[in-house]
Amino acid sequence: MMPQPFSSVPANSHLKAIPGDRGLPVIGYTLALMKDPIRVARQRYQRFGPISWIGAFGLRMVQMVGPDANQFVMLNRGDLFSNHDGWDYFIGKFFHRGIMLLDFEEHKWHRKIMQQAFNRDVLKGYLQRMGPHIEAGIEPWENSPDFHVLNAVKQLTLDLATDVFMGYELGREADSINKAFIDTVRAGTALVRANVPGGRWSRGLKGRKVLEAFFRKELPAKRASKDSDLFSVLCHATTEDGHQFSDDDVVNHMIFLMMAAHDTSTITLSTLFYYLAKHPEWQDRLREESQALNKVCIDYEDLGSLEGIGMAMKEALRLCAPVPSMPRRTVRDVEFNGYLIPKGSFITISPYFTHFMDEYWPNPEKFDPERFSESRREDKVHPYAWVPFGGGAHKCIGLHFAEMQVKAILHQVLLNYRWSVPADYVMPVDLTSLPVPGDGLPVTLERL
Ligand code: HEM
Repeated sequence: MMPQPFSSVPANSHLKAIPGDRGLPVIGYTLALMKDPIRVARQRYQRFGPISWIGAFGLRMVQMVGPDANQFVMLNRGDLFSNHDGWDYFIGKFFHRGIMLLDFEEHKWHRKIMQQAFNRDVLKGYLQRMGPHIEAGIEPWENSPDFHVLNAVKQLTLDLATDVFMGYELGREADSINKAFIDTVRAGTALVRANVPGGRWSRGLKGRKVLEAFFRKELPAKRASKDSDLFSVLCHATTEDGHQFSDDDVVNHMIFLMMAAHDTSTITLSTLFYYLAKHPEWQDRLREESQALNKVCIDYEDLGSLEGIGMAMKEALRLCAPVPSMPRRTVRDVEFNGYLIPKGSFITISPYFTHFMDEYWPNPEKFDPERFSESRREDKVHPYAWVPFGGGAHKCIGLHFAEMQVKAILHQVLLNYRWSVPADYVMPVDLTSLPVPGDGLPVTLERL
């Protein structure tokens, strides 16, 4: 396709127009991006450099690539980029008023309250609750030549989230809530973005209704309680000047948080299962480390001792960033690298692609947790080269929670099971929404 300028540039400007092209009529590069975003991004990076535009998902999107772009957009000095106007297009109908979709002062206000649910002492309490649940959750896993990791882990993280976040088990409602979460998450990248019955978009809208009804039903009891779960904390959190979240705020934040916590941890664990199956020497090494702790449920103080799991987790997050790219929209004209990004432009940055850039990562395709060891610290090459949790004002509020949960689960799984895949197996990654194993990741599971 012939490159075209993204916009006109005033004659007296020193800036250039962003190069790029729309791709196929109507769908642009949507299918190619969903199939292999790395390939598309690499081709465009080689052709156009760190900033270009592309037609996809019904939009003309400016793709900003690499650590410098990540830093510029995530730090967002001068409030140039709106999170709301970026994310709203994809997930606003399903996750509206979630904290990630708020901007600037309002976002800061909500984040300050929400932070109370993620401080060190509260996290310690969450971890204590998790241990026995993990034990009970993985106990029924059977020896099997065809154990599907994705489903098992998804169920486990959802069960944990409902306990830690809401203070009880879902019981009979578990299936409908789980389905509602999946439908809302998948709806964001629907090709047909209209309420066509049976379509992905309409299933997402239905899912949102199910979740709203569920949280609203539980809200009065939580307002009345003084429990320590996240739902209660959000109900009672009060700022110095006496402001509290409204009922709507609590419902919106809960729906967003459950989604944010559930899918991202599931993806990270699935990636770890895959690479540890492909690299049994690492699986053995991590198992020995866990055995050396000599306890089933880890405590907060043990997190630092699980150094190998820590490095493997970082490497898994590099190789499969659970949030592969992040959208924003410019709130005024922006200058980047000598290019003009006009006000109102839709832009994306991509942790997924950044993590495979060979300018920053030696052998980027290789699973090599040692690259995060103190002696190598390859992530230090640039402060925004390793960005699975984002950065700046919207940096993941749950990153310590995620670390805790992944370590706590993997530790127990390592103590109880060994798993493997055939030597020639390559896990297909389904990037239709967030990246998940396309085949559910079948492994041979063996109880120790
Ligand atoms: C491995 C697991 C996780 C990954 C990779 C991850 C990734 C991210 C990323 C990239 C963002 C920034 C999005 C943006 O700037 O547009 C984000 C934001 C967020 N994450 Fe996570 N996340 C993970 C786990 C969690 C967990 C466990 C929770 C909750 C317990 C959580 C809650 C949030 C929230 C509330 C935000 C929005 C923060 C804000 O806008 O101020 N995340 N996450």
